[in-house]
Amino acid sequence: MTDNKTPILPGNEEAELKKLRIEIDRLDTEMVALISQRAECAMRVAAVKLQADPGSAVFYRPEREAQVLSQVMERNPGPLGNEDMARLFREIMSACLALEKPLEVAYLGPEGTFTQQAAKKHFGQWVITKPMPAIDEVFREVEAGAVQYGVVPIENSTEGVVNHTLDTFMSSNLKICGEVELRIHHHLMAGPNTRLDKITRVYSHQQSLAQCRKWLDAHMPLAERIAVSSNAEAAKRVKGEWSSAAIAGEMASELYDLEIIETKIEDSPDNSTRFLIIGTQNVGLSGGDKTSLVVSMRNEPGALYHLLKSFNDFGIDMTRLESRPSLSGNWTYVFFIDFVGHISDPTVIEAMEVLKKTAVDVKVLGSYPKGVL
Ligand SMILES: O=C(O)C(=O)C[C@]1(C(=O)O)C=C[C@@H](O)C=C1
Repeated sequence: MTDNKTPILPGNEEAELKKLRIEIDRLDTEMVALISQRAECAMRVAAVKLQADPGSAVFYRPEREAQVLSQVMERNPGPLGNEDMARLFREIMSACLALEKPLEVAYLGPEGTFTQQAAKKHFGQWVITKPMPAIDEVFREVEAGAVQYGVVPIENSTEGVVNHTLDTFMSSNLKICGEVELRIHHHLMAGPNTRLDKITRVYSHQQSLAQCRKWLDAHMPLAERIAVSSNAEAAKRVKGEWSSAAIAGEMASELYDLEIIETKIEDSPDNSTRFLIIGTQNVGLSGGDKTSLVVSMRNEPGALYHLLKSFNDFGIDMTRLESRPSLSGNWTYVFFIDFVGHISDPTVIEAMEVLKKTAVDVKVLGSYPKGVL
């Protein structure tokens, strides 16, 4: 082995590479054996779960996955970055879970959307993804038991909250089982041989067109901007139109065989979207959890003050407060609240008791691990 201070003479390069590759082969052999042992362990875990609950064993455990990924990041000595290392383990766990039981997940489609990308980021490449045409259909698919989980967008850093998702929670009994955040990078893509100066039309979702407005003004001021139902739909349309381009994510370019002409054309470099994982499961404590609630208050002075006070008095960190019309009419509102902690934490139990005395209704949407990746 050479340290990085020893210069390698040109003639020695071959010999040095050979030695290093022997070392890499040795390490790979060890890793293959270790990963196989890990997969066998996961199969034994599945047998234990099945024995305990033969009819309805739950194989996917979000709290355990969050712990595994957090530990990997804590123990990572480098030189690989924490997130890179965690992503490798994300895929190992995904393959292990597929051995236990293949997981099926519905998402807001069509194929190639950022929601599909979020599903793969959260569950890994082994998950089977099923596109649905609308947010409420993702909910329905999970409620009907056709898939175990669903993935829906909840908020974007520049566009704000996805009201449709919030509203659907009011009439659903599904639980939030997890969250995942995705950096949104928009790329300009077109069919092979399409030049930027020949493009007369740009298709994309209306939000993406808005998020790339400055770039489009500067580089393609004359191209017509056409809003369609999703970025993936935009990519699909462009396939047969030689003077058109689409703004979409990388997955869409791969799926529809388009070439990326310009990468990362979004105006705000921190543009990201948060997605929720919905299911029927109550998720256990991971140690780094969040809880989401919907609270209906009486329409009277001081209602919001009492709501906030119940959290403040117990030192609970509220991370989001959103008000929405209650859908029952009469100008009444409900509050969507996120806070740090798990519904089984003793302090949270006490705070909920106090809150229930002033609120008309408190509905727990779920406690779940904070997004690790
Ligand atoms: O610990 C478990 O319950 C497992 O099933 C093992 C394992 C893993 O590979 O680490 C796999 C799937 C679960 O979602 C969580 C963790």
